[in-house]
Amino acid sequence: MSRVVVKVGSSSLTTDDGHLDHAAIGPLVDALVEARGRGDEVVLVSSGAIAAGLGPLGLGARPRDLATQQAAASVGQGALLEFYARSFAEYGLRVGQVLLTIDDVTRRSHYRNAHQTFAKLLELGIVPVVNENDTVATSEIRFGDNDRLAALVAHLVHADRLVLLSDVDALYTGHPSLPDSVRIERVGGEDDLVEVDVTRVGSAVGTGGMVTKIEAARIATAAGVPVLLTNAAQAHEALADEPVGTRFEPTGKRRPARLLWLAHASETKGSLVLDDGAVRAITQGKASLLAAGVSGVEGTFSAGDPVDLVGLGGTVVARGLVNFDATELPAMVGRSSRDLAAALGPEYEREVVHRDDLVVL
Ligand SMILES: Nc1ncnc2c1ncn2[C@@H]1O[C@H](COP(=O)(O)OP(=O)(O)O)[C@@H](O)[C@H]1O
Ligand SMILES: N[C@@H](CCC(=O)OP(=O)(O)O)C(=O)O
Repeated sequence: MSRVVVKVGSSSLTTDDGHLDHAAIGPLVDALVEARGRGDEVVLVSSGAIAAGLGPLGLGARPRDLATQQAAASVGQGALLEFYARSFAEYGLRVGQVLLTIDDVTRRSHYRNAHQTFAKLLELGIVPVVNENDTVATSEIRFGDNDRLAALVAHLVHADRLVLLSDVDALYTGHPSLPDSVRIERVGGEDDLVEVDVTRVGSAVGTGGMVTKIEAARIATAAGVPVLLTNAAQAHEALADEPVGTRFEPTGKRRPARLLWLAHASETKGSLVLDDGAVRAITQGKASLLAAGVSGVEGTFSAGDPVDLVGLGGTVVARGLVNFDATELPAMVGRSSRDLAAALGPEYEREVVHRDDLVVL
């Protein structure tokens, strides 16, 4: 038995006129049901909420403004879930909707909660259907693409593998429409990606093209999870582990999901400038960051937010989840923990960034 996270993109689920493509989703559901029949546990990360909301709202193309995207997602997500629920019910299976925001994998308490939710759903034999919580997520906190969300979910649920289903059958050396692009069967590490061009845009309804799939594959493989990329039409073969698509081999070992996110987070909320001793302590000594080693604070952030840890020369050396608000830190910088506890109270004795909430880059 293995646990597999399957991510399917908007382009594989919706028609050009902004409705659900029932003919395409049926075979996907069949493949997932077959996998369940073999004893596998499956988690489905499904895009398509925004794309599926376009038709019902009378919108021709994907809207540019966030509010309309959120409205489309609100309408489309309902339709998507209804269709999945009905399709799986034909096989006697139930689905459970899980809508996530970035906080759910970065904040420790949320992460634990999300982990427990997935564990219980799987224990109960339910098929979790996951998407970003598009209707409430604002532009700063959006995952922005479901490929990376799927990689983080794969880690969160301790998946044995991640399958990315798109509208293209594999990764190619260049855009698949170009005549000299060659299909790639296996990616063993970064070296195999040096010559690969993924800069050309993808489908009209998808968001990230191949760039975000490569990034997702990096996140998952760095956490020890192998990734298979192929098209949704080959879902059956992909789930049966037949040799289709592109296989990305694991390159690293597991680490906590919030650290994975931090390492690959695109948006930090500010930065802390560290003196040379603090840089050494963090990069070589595996220490926590104390106020004594901080010499400057930039940005507007709250306790729990991701921040860059920057050396005096301006190089970002690490990222961490900060334990204090930006407004609290200026009074603390350069002071010893004991001094801070005596002057400001025992709660100020804490590390500014705990070692467990920090990744060296
Ligand atoms: N090197 C490449 N290999 C394969 N596909 C590529 C490459 N570069 C760009 N693409 C494009 O990426 C698209 C898939 O991304 P996207 O449209 O976002 O799909 P999804 O909706 O499944 O997330 C493909 O249809 C293809 O046009
Ligand atoms: N959460 C969004 C999808 C975002 C996304 O990554 O889309 P895609 O590139 O098609 O996988 C939605 O459901 O419309």
